Amino acid sequence: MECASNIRLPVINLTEEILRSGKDSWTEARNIVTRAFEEYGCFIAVHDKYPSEVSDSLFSELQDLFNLPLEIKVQNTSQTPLSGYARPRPNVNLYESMCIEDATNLEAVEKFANQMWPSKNNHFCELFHCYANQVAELDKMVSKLVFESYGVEKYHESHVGSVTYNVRFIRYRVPEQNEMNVGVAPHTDKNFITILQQNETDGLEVQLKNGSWIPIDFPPSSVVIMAGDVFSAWSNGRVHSPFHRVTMNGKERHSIAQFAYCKKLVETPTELVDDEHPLLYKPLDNFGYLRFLSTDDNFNTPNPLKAYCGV
Ligand SMILES: O=C(O)CCC(=O)C(=O)O
Ligand SMILES: [Fe+2]
Repeated sequence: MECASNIRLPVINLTEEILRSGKDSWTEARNIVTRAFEEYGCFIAVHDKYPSEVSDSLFSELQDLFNLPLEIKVQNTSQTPLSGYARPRPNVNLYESMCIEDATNLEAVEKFANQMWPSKNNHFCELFHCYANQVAELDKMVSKLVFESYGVEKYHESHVGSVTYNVRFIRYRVPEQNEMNVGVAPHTDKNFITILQQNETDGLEVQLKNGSWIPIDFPPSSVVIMAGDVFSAWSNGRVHSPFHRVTMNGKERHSIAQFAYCKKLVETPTELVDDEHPLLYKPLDNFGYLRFLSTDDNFNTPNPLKAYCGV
């Protein structure tokens, strides 16, 4: 379907300065963030978790990372589905990615970096460990805003304790003349919240509830914050987990996606269930859901979340 050009995603200011400027500004952020998740499943966030020069350094490191020989990159392996090195393959031949699991943990970042650069790369370790932790802070703040907005903040601490962050680095090469411009095909994310950062190249698009697609144009100084299927299930279907895709427009694109996954069983708070909102999903195991999706049949089923844990 064509892009609906006149609608743009909300841009929300989540800087400390705004959020700390008074109770009203926090309450307002709570409302607009929750409304954006319900209507679009995502929004663009302006933040001050790291200065914009950090983005330049991140993407310059990624250039070096992706330029490493294939035999080095394939050493990024994992037992977890959707983790580890993903090489270009039929239908996703512009896409290449690598992943650090548990990236807020310095040892995990060092393990990854030591595989890529056996002669050590301290700058990479410091930069990405710090980045992952700053983005984690943003993620926790955003989930807190939503938990409070739904009046279920008493579950937030336990949620935060359950989250683990995977950081995925992605490179999309420019399509050749005879190739399709699909960077990533339409999909929903299979986690709680995803926070995305890109170099100066747009290409991400999101599907609105009416079926039309809109581009998400955002500078490296802001991020896209997106709900995944697990967040939607937790909220008893209030939060929308949007289909999104990447369409290439002639320039190499790099992005960094930080996925918040839940280690503990995710249960819909009883406060979010009533006669008007009957329970939609049984308690769900996020990594169990990933394993469920690792067969083609389950992955391609029209509503995998419902198939996995629908009531
Ligand atoms: O590269 C992007 O902007 C989006 C990547 C994405 O949707 C994903 O990795 O799930
Ligand atoms: Fe995605």
